Amino acid sequence: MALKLAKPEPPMAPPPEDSRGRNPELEERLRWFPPNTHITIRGLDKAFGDTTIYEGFDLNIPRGKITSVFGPNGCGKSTLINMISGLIPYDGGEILFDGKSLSETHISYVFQNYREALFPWMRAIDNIHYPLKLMGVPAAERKRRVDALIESFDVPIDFNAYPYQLSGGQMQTICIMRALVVDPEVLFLDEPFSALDYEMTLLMRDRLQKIFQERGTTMMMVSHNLEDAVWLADHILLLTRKPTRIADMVAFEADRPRTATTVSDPEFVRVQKHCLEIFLKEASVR
Ligand SMILES: Nc1ncnc2c1ncn2[C@@H]1O[C@H](COP(=O)(O)OP(=O)(O)OP(=O)(O)O)[C@@H](O)[C@H]1O
Repeated sequence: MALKLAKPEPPMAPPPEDSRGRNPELEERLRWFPPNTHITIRGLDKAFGDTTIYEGFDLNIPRGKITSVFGPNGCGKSTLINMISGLIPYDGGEILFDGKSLSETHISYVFQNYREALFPWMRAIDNIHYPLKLMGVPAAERKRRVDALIESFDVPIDFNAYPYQLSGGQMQTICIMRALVVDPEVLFLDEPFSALDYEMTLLMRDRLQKIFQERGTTMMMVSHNLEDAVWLADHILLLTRKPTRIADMVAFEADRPRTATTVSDPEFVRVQKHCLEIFLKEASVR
């Protein structure tokens, strides 16, 4: 399909919302993608049985940025990243990575359920080596890459331990390292911190940011926690209730590295408040 790069002139003063609650101006803006777009989603349809989750859904995911996905319970956050990453099929529409298909793109995924994601019979270090082995990377190069990643992460973990000997946070760290060792073009993360305590969450957020700053990997992260969603993100994708549309795409442009105290910066507080207001319009709680 020929993709259009230029954004057309916006229509003359469109109404902010039509009678179906849609926002044509926002939809028009999102339909055309700027030059730094990495993933383009056009006309995506997805239903489970009689329940429509996505219908004609369009989205641009920017390159070399972290996009957090936030929205009401059950709106389709995981479904969205699972469709983009090819874990589940979609009914209609198109998803392209730089104009290429998923099979031509190098992606990685961090699952929420880290306990089932690691091979229990392999030591932590062998779990990290595993995808490189699958790719046929020679042993010396594998060691170089894994050692570099371990040095960069700088976490107090016994990499010779088996998964059952590690804490939940340590296991999730191994999952994230295993996803990163292949140096993916795009990293998907489905609630990567949901089972971690606050201290471990701060550590993992920081390490992900460090790797992001070193490599500029495009990341798309589903989060249930607005603080995490904003703290890590360059953009927060806010979704509506089903059938799911984009409620807003909010930029958070604070300098990196962000620190534990970033959450009290006025800009962080402003963006988080704005996201919360939009979320509350869609959520069943007020
Ligand atoms: N395999 C499936 N079969 C039937 N319905 C499904 C399936 N997977 C998801 N759903 C439904 O689709 C909707 C979206 O699910 P999804 O898990 O993507 O939402 P979510 O926003 O990630 O949810 P949560 O906030 O609970 O994590 C939900 O109503 C869910 O029950």
